[in-house]
Amino acid sequence: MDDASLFRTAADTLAGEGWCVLNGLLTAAQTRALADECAALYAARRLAPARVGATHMATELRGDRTQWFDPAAPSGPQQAFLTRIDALRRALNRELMLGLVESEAHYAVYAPGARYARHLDRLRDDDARVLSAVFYLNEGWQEADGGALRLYRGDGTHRDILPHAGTLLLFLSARFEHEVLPATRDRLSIPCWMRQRSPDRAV
Ligand SMILES: O=C(O)CCC(=O)C(=O)O
Ligand SMILES: [Fe+2]
Repeated sequence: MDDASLFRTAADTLAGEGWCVLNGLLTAAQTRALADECAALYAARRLAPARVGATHMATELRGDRTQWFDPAAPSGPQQAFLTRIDALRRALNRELMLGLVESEAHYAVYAPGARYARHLDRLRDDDARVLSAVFYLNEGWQEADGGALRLYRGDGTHRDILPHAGTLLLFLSARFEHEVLPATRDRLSIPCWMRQRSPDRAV
């Protein structure tokens, strides 16, 4: 599918459902380069325990380790990711008038057994995050490995999305509570947020 149709399909599904899964944002080689870099940083202990709120560390609630992408100095694999996310952001702005001005992204690794309890991605007192986008990096993931992202829908049902390499999950940050279920193997991903201009922040 060419980019225009890929992005239009995503926009249509987002407009209707508020969430969608998009495959084909990056090539398999680009995805593998991100997975290799994330795994190498993790092995070198360069990822730090994630925090909930500004200072509070809460491994019970959230057991991943993360490293933010530096927009001023992205690595080659990160640059490829950010270029494609930016193309998607612009397309969604055109199709849905979302007014998304920037993206922020980090690597995340959940070791076996780690989870992220049910939550909303909107930070308290900050409505800048409009769209959550999670890109997954795990080759050969099986259902028995666990680690699904459980997305809670307004009607009381939920959907489980497995973290297969190359899958991008998109959902409206303010609308969908979600959680990361524990896995039996390391689970690598790039959570990313597309932001609107926020009155409280200089963008
Ligand atoms: O890795 C995932 O599937 C989602 C992570 C998440 O919910 C978050 O970082 O806010
Ligand atoms: Fe989240």
